[in-house]
Amino acid sequence: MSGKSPSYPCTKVWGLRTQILAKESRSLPVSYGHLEMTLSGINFSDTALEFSKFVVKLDQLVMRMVSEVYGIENNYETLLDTTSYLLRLIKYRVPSKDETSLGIVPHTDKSFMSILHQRQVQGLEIKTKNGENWILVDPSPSSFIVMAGDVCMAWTNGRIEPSTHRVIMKGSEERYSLGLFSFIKDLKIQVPEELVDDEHPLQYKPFGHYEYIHFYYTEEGRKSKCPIKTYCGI
Ligand SMILES: O=C(O)CCC(=O)C(=O)O
Ligand SMILES: [Fe+2]
Repeated sequence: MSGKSPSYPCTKVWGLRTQILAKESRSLPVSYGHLEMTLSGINFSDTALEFSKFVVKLDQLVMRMVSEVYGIENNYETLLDTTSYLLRLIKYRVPSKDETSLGIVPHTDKSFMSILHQRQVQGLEIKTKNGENWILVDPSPSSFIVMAGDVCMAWTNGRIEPSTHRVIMKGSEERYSLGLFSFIKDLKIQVPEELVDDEHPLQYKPFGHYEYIHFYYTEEGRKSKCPIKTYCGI
């Protein structure tokens, strides 16, 4: 998958899908099925796959810690059986003088979880919880940004909120970033019963992740301030 997005004129995106094999993932920390693409004839897969494997381990480590804190490890293991990952490589070119410096509009991710990596060129900004300021992320070769997507918020009954973020291209250097996004396939995601009580009434109906993404691309989904709430909120 490769191409330019009309909404983000100065970006070019490549995607690489990797698949966790459900049965093996029980005995191995991470396992993969086949890769689905080559990049413009170049076999891009080895390095990208090695990178993905590493980041998938990080994703699962973080999610196991999070689910342990909430006492929902078994529920997470069930989701893991049907998790697939998308590695996205994004190139942001330097905008020309008559273009805006916006690289990606403010958004929350439609994934379950996202892990972002950028070595040295700034641009990613994260909105503060009060919604009044943007924090500029200082990139480093040894750090990763782990962010919840909309689907994680629904799964945790609103406990873990996705952060609104954007990319602004300043300066004269082009920027490459890598994002690994997790998606839950072929399973209705339900709030674990451990996360529902009198103080925390059920906020989301069971829903399918891919159906949610489909909804997001409808007119109603695009117009909604919080599409996940519009789609399956109670
Ligand atoms: O390039 C970045 O740092 C952020 C990318 C991003 O937010 C996305 O792909 O959803
Ligand atoms: Fe994002």
